[in-house]
Amino acid sequence: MRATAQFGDEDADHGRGGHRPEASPQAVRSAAILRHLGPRPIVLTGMMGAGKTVMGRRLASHLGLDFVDSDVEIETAAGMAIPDIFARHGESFFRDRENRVVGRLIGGGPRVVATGGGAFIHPATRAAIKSGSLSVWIKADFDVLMRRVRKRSNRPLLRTPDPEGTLKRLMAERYPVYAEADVTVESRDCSHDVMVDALAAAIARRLVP
Ligand SMILES: Nc1ncnc2c1ncn2[C@@H]1O[C@H](COP(=O)(O)OP(=O)(O)OP(=O)(O)O)[C@@H](O)[C@H]1O
Ligand SMILES: O=C(O)C1=C[C@@H](O)[C@@H](O)[C@H](O)C1
Ligand SMILES: [Mg+2]
Repeated sequence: MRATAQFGDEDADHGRGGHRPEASPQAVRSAAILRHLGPRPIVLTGMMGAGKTVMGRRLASHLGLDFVDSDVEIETAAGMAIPDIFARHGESFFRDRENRVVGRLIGGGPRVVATGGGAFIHPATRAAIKSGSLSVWIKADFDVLMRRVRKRSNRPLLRTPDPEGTLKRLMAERYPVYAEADVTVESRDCSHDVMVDALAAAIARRLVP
């Protein structure tokens, strides 16, 4: 899927007396985002549970772009779930695969890319994201994240005797790095529509003069 919204041909009906329905403000905003994004993808970063996957898919659909998730791409390429990759090969193997996969996804033109929570923390992966995309940090506070990640046990880094302490430590280490993203959007528990609108509005503020 590629965005089709184009609003540069306002004169197309001249001489025919046709009336085009007025584009919604969201559609005008999406078209402006796509114009200013150029060939770059939008890359979502942030902690486990921030909503990169769930909101990324919805943001892509809102903008008329394709969506890809680096965690899913890594799992497909490895033929293994992420906890199994960590268990069998270790975290540095995973980070190396993640670096390659994210590099490939960034080169794929305008789209929305959800990354794993540690991708932007890896220096080489972060450099690739910063140079080749518009990066967006979905930021959430501890209570929100803990409530969300508790629901599933598929995050190997939180399989520790003290997941709350581990999440706090990771947040302390990572938040100054996530803050280097081009755009920051706070995630609270809200409707998905509200969150997509907040993401698109923040991206437009950054991109559209
Ligand atoms: N704004 C929101 N309001 C309410 N629930 C949300 C919101 N954003 C995400 N969630 C919920 O939080 C959970 C985690 O979301 P998601 O899997 O997208 O996180 P993630 O950032 O991709 O995490 P990971 O880095 O582990 O892949 C999901 O159950 C999702 O429905
Ligand atoms: O925050 C992290 O380091 C991770 C987040 C997940 O998306 C996966 O990429 C993996 O579980 C590691
Ligand atoms: Mg995810």
